[in-house]
Parts: sequence; structure tokens; C-alpha cells
Amino acid sequence: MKITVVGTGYVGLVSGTCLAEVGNDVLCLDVDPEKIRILEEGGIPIYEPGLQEMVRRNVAAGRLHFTTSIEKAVDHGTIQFIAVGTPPDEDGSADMKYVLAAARNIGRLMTDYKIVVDKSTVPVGTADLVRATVQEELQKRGAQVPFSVVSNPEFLKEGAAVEDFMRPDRIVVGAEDEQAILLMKALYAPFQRNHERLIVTDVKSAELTKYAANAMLATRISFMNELANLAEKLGADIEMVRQGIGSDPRIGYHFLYPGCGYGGSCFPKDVKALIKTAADKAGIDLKVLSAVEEANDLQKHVLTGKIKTYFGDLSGKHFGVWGLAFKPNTDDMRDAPSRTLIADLLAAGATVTAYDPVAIHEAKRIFGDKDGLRYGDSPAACLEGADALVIVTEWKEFRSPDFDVIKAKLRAPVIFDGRNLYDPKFVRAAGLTYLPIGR
Ligand SMILES: NC(=O)C1=CN([C@@H]2O[C@H](COP(=O)(O)OP(=O)(O)OC[C@H]3O[C@@H](n4cnc5c(N)ncnc54)[C@H](O)[C@@H]3O)[C@@H](O)[C@H]2O)C=CC1
Ligand SMILES: O=C(O)[C@H]1O[C@H](OP(=O)(O)OP(=O)(O)OC[C@H]2O[C@@H](n3ccc(=O)[nH]c3=O)[C@H](O)[C@@H]2O)[C@H](O)[C@@H](O)[C@@H]1O
Repeated sequence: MKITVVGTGYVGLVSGTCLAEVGNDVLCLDVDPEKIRILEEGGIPIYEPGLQEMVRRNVAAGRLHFTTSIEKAVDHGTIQFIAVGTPPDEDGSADMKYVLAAARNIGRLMTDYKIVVDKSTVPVGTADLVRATVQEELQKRGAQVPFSVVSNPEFLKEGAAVEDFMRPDRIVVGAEDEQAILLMKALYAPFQRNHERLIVTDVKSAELTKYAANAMLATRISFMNELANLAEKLGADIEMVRQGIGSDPRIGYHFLYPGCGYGGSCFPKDVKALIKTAADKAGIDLKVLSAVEEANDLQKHVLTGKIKTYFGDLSGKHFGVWGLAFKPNTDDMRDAPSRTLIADLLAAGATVTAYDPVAIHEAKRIFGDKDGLRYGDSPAACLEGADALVIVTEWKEFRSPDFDVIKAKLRAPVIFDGRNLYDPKFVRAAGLTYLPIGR
């Protein structure tokens, strides 16, 4: 099938590449010429395991192309995926300007039947808006070209995006016309050979399903984080509690890890957007989700709180920080807990040396030349001259460190662990003070 993907970010590039992998003819469009230049030169503008090789393979096979030409992009695909960003507006609602710009371009230039597929995470009612926008552009030039609008939210996780797209738990297609449903079923057939994973819903239910999934996952995390804080005060161990409740299949072990707050480009913005949609469009105050958000905002300061309790005045103190990305296996630092921690420490007069296997370039872009912040080129380099070590992201390479070396290097010596990576017994046996979350 001929497919156009509008937007070559995490979702667009992964979707386009995986669709090419199964034999489709895919053209990816981006308005950012730098991204397209990198892709055309065989690189990829993001860090995502397995993606670069897959991009190269499909480009070499002639199934995957990149362009900045809107004309070529609209002309190419019968299926036009919109996978542009939907960042939060100042009031928390999702900003639709990129989605609607993409829809406008399609309406302005299309000459034959198109299925316009919303892959971006968009508020309920957006498909109607996209339909009206395409229609308006057609009317402006007096053209009558048939088209369908479909909602097909994406559930991939950064760091495991290729695997998630190639082996999805489910594929949600919100559509109301048969022609579009048939084409979407054909498109996704290679991704569900073993059992039916495609769930066809009405458009609004598909749009809401995406927010519901992210909101539920964020709720589990905030719940566990609050429980961890409680366990700590009561002298219980949240890791034992986690195992105790996770064994109930109604609860399950996934997504029950307490930590220093959820980050990333999606949970924070999607929770906010759903609260805003409910208030504005339905007059409903989503109390649970408001609490989820509030608990997460507090949790992002949990490490600073522990550090201040331990040291008192932080001026002149120096900290080694392991992990900058909002989670392992990505260089994405959008809403990352590391940003809150580093800002807190610097504001309190401390200095920081931070290390991350892939996100240092992103940290430099975000923080610029910030006084008091340096970067180490290895986990060990962060320990030089540090009073304490703070762990923010659970990269694999942090899982089994030499605690004797850490003890010898740190002045205090104490580890504040925002991801509960270690068995407290082993760390304490090495003579280190260990302060994880909730235990
Ligand atoms: N990042 C993730 O893991 C997931 C994101 N989503 C959703 O998917 C959407 C996209 O997210 P990301 O890929 O993370 O965004 P991103 O910010 O990484 O990429 C968006 C891309 O769209 C391009 N763009 C903007 N307007 C354009 C236009 N009119 N024409 C062509 N290109 C345009 C931008 O230059 C950028 O490269 C969002 O709605 C997000 O909530 C959904 C599931 C997972
Ligand atoms: O809509 C999206 O963009 C995506 O958002 C999340 O994916 P992602 O943000 O890439 O990463 P997650 O693995 O969900 O982690 C999000 C945050 O929650 C934190 N987390 C996760 C799990 C957990 O048990 N505890 C916890 O604190 C992580 O450290 C991270 O900061 C969802 O998991 C995807 O299904 C969804 O498609």
C-alpha cells in the first residue's frame, strides 16, 4: 500500500519504518528540514533501539523515503497518517495546531481518495475537526474528492517502540465507514497473524481509549508512589508490598514500580489534557486524575526532600547524578524527573555532575551552559569529588555497580536511589548509607 506519514518524531518515524518493513511503500514528511537531512543521510534524529538498522534496511530496499515536500507527501499515500506533536497549550489542553495544519495541507492538495488517519494523541472530537478542516479546504477550491477520517491511536513506548509496533497488544481503529475499516484491516493484517488484535470502535471511543490507557497507567504510578511514601514513614517496605499485591492477577506486576515520578512526553500532557477536556466539554471535574497529577508533581521533588533531610544546607555540596532521560533506552528528557532534581539542587546552591548513556546531548540542549552543572563521560566520572550519588533513571549499566568503589569515592558516602535498583542489604554491607523510595 502507498502510505504517507506526516511527522517523523518517535511515533511517525517508528510507524512509517515498521509499515515499510512489512512491504508498504512509505513516504515520511516533516517540516523540520534538519530531521529530513539526517534521515536522508542514513542517520536517525532520535535514539530508539533497533530503529536505525530498520530505517537503513527499508531505505535500501526502496520502500521508505523522506521528504519536506508537502505536495509529494499528499500525492503519495492513499493512507495519510497524521503523527505530529500535540503538546500542551498554556491551559493544559492539547494544542491542535500541528494536526490541523496537516489536515489543511491534505485538503488543499488531494486529488484522489484519501484515508486521513489520526495517529497523534488527540482529544475526543478531533476527527470531526479534521474532517471539517479537510472539507473546508476542498470547498475553497471547489473540489469534490472523497475521503475518510479514522482514529488510530498509538500505544508504543519509547525505548521499546519498534517491538511495540511490530507486536502490538492491540490495534484500535475508530472508524465509521466500511471502506476505511477494510483498508485499515488490510494494512494491519501483517501485525496480527496469531490472533485478532484489531479492535474497531466508533471514532470518539478510539480517541478516548488512548487517554484512558495513559491515565490508568499514570494512576497506578502515582498510587504506588504515594503508597511508597507511606510505607517509608510506617517502616514497611514498598518492594515487598509491590510483590504482595502484584501477585493478584487483577492487579498484576506491570507498571507498579514506585520511583521519583513519571515523566516523558505523554503521561504528564495526556493527564492534563483529559482533565481539561472533561472540565471544558463535559463540565466534569476528574478528581482522581487531578490527584494523580498533584501526587506526581510532588513526587518529582521526593529525592530533593531526602537529600535536604540528610544534608541540611546544600550550598557547596556536590552531587553525582546517574540518569537524565525520563526512562531507560531513550534520549528523551521531556518532563524528565532529572530536570526537576537538577533544578532543585542548583537552586539550593549545590553543584552537579550528571551522566546518561545517551541523553547528554539533549541535556546540553535543554540546560545550556548552566552554572554548577557538568557532565561526566561515565558513571564513575560522576563520583569524583561528589558528596553523594543520586540515581534518577534505571539504565541497565547502573544495576550492578562496585559499591566499594562508590564508597571510596563519595565524601558522605550515601546513595539516594529514585528507582530502587538495589537490595538494601548489599549496599549497606559495603558501608554505604542507602536511601531508596519507600523502604
Ligand atoms: N512519543 C511517544 O512515545 C508517543 C507519542 N504519541 C503521540 O503521538 C504524537 C507525536 O508524538 P511524538 O512522535 O513523540 O512527537 P515528536 O515531537 O517527536 O514529533 C513530531 C514531528 O512532527 C513534525 N511536524 C509538526 N508539524 C508538522 C506538519 N504540519 N507537517 C509535517 N511534520 C510536522 C515535527 O517537526 C516533529 O518532527 C503526539 O500526539 C503524542 O502524544 C503516542 C504514543 C507514543
Ligand atoms: O502515549 C504515549 O506516548 C505512551 O506513553 C507511555 O509510554 P512512555 O511515556 O514512552 O514510557 P513509559 O514506559 O510508560 O514510562 C512513562 C514514565 O512512567 C515511569 N514509570 C513507569 C512504570 C512504572 O512502574 N513506574 C514508573 O515510574 C517511567 O519511569 C517514565 O518516567 C505508555 O506506556 C505508552 O503505552 C504510550 O503509547
